[in-house]
Amino acid sequence: MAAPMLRCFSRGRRSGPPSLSGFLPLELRRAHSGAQGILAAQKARGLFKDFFPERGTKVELPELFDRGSAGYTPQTIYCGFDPTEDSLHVGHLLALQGLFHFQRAGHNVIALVGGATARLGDPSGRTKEREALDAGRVRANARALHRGLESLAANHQQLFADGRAWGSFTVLDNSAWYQQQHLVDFLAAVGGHFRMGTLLSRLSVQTRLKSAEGMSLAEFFYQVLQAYDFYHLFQHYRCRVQLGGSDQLGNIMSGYEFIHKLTGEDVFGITVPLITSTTGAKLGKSAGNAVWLNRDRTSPFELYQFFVRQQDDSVERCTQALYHSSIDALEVMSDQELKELFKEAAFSELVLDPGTSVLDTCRKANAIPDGPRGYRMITEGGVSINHRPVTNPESVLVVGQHILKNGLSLLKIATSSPLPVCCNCYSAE
Ligand SMILES: Nc1ncnc2c1ncn2[C@@H]1O[C@H](COP(=O)(O)OP(=O)(O)OP(=O)(O)O)[C@@H](O)[C@H]1O
Ligand SMILES: N[C@@H](Cc1ccc(O)cc1)C(=O)O
Repeated sequence: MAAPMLRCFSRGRRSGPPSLSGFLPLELRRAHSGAQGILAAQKARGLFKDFFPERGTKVELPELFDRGSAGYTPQTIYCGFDPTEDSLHVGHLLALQGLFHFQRAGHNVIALVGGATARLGDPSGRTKEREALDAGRVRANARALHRGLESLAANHQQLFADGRAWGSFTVLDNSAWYQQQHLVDFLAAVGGHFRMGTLLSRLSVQTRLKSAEGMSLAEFFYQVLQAYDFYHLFQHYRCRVQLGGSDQLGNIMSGYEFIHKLTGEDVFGITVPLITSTTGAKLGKSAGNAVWLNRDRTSPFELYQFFVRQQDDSVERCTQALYHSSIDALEVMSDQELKELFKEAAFSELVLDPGTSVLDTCRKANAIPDGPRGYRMITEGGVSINHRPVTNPESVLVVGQHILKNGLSLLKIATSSPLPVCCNCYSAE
């Protein structure tokens, strides 16, 4: 048998200042609404920030959403994402979590890709106009976002299925209904229902009008398109709730007013808090501080580090594989995934002869000091392989026990420093 070659990665938990404030734990599995009702439960957890209109939040909204109440029927809720880039980012997770909670509570959710709105650019929360994107680029981004949303929904389904009937998860693109719109028809049918005074009063508009750069008509018109989207989804999918970051409240209000005027019916808005950096800047594309969910833009390792760097009281660990006993998670990872997970870590490659001992492996990986001190670290229980302590330095590595099915060995060394150093090794024949 050819000698297995181990590639060993050494890494410690990076310390450093927390870069994010107000982040919420991603504990989807535990977050059942229970007897409290989904709205109250998520408000109490801090996932939901504001409800609009205020008056509907005491009775109407809970009535619609809570399984136990008389008015309950499955509802449709949507949230929009503009494809100004080709990946979702960490800032989108709260809104997505909100959608997933509704889906698990039996409601139908729509993730709307803004293939049309992205061409105009939402001025909300921005001090400058966006760089214009050509149609081809937006289409490519929209396809990528569509895939990202579908794959998050599939993961959610796979990981959190709880035997209850869930609502549907649908991805739509608003370019589907704007492509067929004639400008003059649209302005004639829709434009008359919007009052300039109200549109001008929006914070996003006020801020931009006061800026040196001013505001373009395209940007000014953005809120009309988002309002029309809400109306379109209300008409075609009976969608009565729009979810979004708290910077979206003005656009959501425009939708509410438009629908109410045209149909006399009430719809609702729910916002999630904005995830910000420590400087208070919204974490996202515009601020240039986005942490991407696509692995080719932010590696799983960097994403992991992003969460690890957060203050303990603001975020719970997202990762079981390295520090807990979830060896199963490592065992099913492909070579590619492992490479990505440890992309940033320093590593050394080892060729193991048959009969290589624990001591040899630790020394070759530079995981323990030379001489008796290193030897003692093993005998005193400071070394574990695949989460099992190895106290005999002379014991030989056994495939299936010390080397997992995919060739990986996770070597963990307890050092005198407060943070453990991990050596992750995987082998190829
Ligand atoms: N940092 C964040 N925290 C909470 N919600 C966010 C954050 N970033 C985006 N969102 C929300 O995600 C939804 C989709 O955002 P979208 O991708 O269209 O723009 P964006 O990421 O806000 O872009 P930009 O940073 O360029 O303004 C919106 O409801 C938005 O409020
Ligand atoms: N305006 C939202 C995205 C969006 C687009 C279309 C909608 O109908 C709703 C939301 C944002 O930029 O964050």
